[in-house]
Amino acid sequence: MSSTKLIRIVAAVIRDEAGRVLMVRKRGAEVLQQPGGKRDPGDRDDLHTLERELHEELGCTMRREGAHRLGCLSAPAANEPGHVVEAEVYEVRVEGTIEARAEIEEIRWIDPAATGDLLIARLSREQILPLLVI
Ligand SMILES: Nc1nc2c([nH]c(=O)n2[C@@H]2O[C@H](COP(=O)(O)OP(=O)(O)OP(=O)(O)O)[C@@H](O)[C@H]2O)c(=O)[nH]1
Repeated sequence: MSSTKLIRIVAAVIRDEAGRVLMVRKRGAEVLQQPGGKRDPGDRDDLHTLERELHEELGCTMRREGAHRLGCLSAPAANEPGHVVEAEVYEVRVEGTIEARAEIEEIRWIDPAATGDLLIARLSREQILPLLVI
């Protein structure tokens, strides 16, 4: 029996006109990751989870129309040693001002093709960002 614990989340890829990707850093964490989070029992579906999380974390409104599922991706979890994160990942568009809220300490737009020595969670660095590089 495996002792690995699974964290299931829904995560968002939000891009600007230049193709840069919005990353967040949570309070107390060193690495950048995608906005999003765990499902709540009251969520109607995964897009509802994302809509709720994006509003909580960034103060913006997610548009359901045009949401594009990138897949179910997993990697060792960023902030919980011994855990694996499994994410349903959607590229979505948002409206309104984006600002760091709740447990988000920093937001940053990054070029997925030029991450340099940025500290980025493995799910994003190894699974999500490579999908966005042409
Ligand atoms: N949201 C998010 N979580 C990630 C990513 N990559 C990654 O390893 N994780 C891991 O998954 C965990 C998800 O927890 P979370 O704190 O974002 O979710 P949440 O807001 O619903 O949590 P809470 O209600 O327990 O506070 C993170 O602590 C982190 O260890 C990512 O790209 N986005």
